[in-house]
Amino acid sequence: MSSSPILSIKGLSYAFSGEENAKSIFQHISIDVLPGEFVSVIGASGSGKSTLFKLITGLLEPDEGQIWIDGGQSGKRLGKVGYMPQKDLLLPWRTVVDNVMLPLELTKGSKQGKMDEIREGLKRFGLAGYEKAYPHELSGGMKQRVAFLRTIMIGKDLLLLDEPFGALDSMTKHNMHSWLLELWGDLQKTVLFITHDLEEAILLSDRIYLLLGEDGGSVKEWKVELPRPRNSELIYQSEFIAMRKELELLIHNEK
Ligand SMILES: Nc1ncnc2c1ncn2[C@@H]1O[C@H](COP(=O)(O)OP(=O)(O)OP(=O)(O)O)[C@@H](O)[C@H]1O
Repeated sequence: MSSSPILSIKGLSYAFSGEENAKSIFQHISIDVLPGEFVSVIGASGSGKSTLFKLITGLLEPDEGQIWIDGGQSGKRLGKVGYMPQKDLLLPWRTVVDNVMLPLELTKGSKQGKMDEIREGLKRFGLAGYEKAYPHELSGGMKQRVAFLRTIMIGKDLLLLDEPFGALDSMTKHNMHSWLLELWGDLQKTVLFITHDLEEAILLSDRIYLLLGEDGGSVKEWKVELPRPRNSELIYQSEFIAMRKELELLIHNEK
């Protein structure tokens, strides 16, 4: 793993300007993500998780501080990351293949070459045979896998995933965790992952950033000392349960 970060946030401050007074979301926070890492961002509702993603993608500009992606200039971030929103946002009138193809339609290269790549991706994502299906014919987990594949096909090394499994029932979510943990080693991507789910954050991540919105807009970093490869059964082990408790205490500022 190279030691120079793919994402580097230094001294970031941001406030939404209100009619009467500004609402401070971040005050001088710093976050680094190394190539190939899986890093989660957790925090209470309103702590600024989505705002952080908007700042990283370049939809918002920091009031203070810098954000570098892949060492590029802080002011030039638009189009540099793959972003997957919370809702799958698949177009209902397009088939699975055509939904995945969507971002590739604007890029150069042969259509056949892209189709081969998509077919290969669908196989890896357990979606072979569903090429011509429409979103309403898929389960929630399958829709999220199509949306994830589409995000990956954009070809960016850094992926921002905004609660991709948040709307799934617990059994489907468990299956998605198994699937993602299995796939993870081969993906060779860097992921920044928003979640409310502490178990999910520990299971999937190398490190976790806690956003402490109500506590002056600061962040705390927490390392997940669990070896890989991991599997979703880990959550039943005493070491995992102890970690979860430690993280909860940290969130509630009792540690
Ligand atoms: N455009 C805006 N103008 C003013 N305030 C905003 C705007 N967008 C978000 N906020 C406020 O900023 C704070 C952080 O919002 P944000 O959506 O980033 O939180 P979040 O952690 O993603 O929440 P959730 O988990 O509920 O999605 C909230 O208090 C929200 O009301």
